[in-house]
Amino acid sequence: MMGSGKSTVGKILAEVLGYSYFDSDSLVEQAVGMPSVAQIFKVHSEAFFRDSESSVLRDLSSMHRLVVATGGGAVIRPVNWRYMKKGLSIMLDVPLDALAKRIAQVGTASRPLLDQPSADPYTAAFTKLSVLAEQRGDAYANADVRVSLEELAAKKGHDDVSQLTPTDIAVEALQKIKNFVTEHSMASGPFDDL
Ligand SMILES: Nc1ncnc2c1ncn2[C@@H]1O[C@H](COP(=O)(O)OP(=O)(O)OP(=O)(O)O)[C@@H](O)[C@H]1O
Ligand SMILES: O=C(O)C1=C[C@@H](O)[C@@H](O)[C@H](O)C1
Ligand SMILES: [Mg+2]
Repeated sequence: MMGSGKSTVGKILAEVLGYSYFDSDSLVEQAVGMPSVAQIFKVHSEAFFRDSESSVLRDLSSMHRLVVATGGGAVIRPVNWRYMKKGLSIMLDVPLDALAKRIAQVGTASRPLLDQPSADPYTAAFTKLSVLAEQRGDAYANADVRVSLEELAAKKGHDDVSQLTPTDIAVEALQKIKNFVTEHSMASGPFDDL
């Protein structure tokens, strides 16, 4: 979901694994020749953005040894799962309350689906995120690995997900990826050393 930390955690995962890192939102901006996703939505449309996002994911899906931070809405097009399933997909499951707090803090300008003028950015973000979560719940559940911040906080003996650093989350993701690779008898590559 938007603001869940895909870009932040994805960069850490790539660094630890010695993989390349790509952010599909940035690649769409480059492909379209516009400086922001927000501008692409405004000048073209969401459908135009989604077409370009699919084309970027298709190109990435033939590459090896890379971590991709996708856009939060990539899950909604079934064809994107054909591309994402060429690799291993990870969902960062962050409570909506924490997402809305993060987004209210950094602002919504770069997230066009949330960018409605409001005197109360937290409540506006929470309301819109709730609708998206409801619409996309099944699609997010397609991910191979789910990293739940609530479960991770509980494992660490508390219930405050805001105490979890991107590194804590990356470490948990790596452990879960390693388990997935082992359970599915996949070639484990860099995970052998972790
Ligand atoms: N574990 C964390 N704790 C607190 N803040 C975080 C954490 N991870 C990321 N953030 C912050 O939350 C915001 C959103 O993170 P990020 O841009 O990585 O999310 P994203 O999933 O890539 O979002 P989008 O789908 O919109 O691209 C950023 O300001 C980032 O610094
Ligand atoms: O969740 C979404 O639909 C989006 C998430 C962002 O990463 C961008 O891809 C865009 O703002 C749409
Ligand atoms: Mg991102």
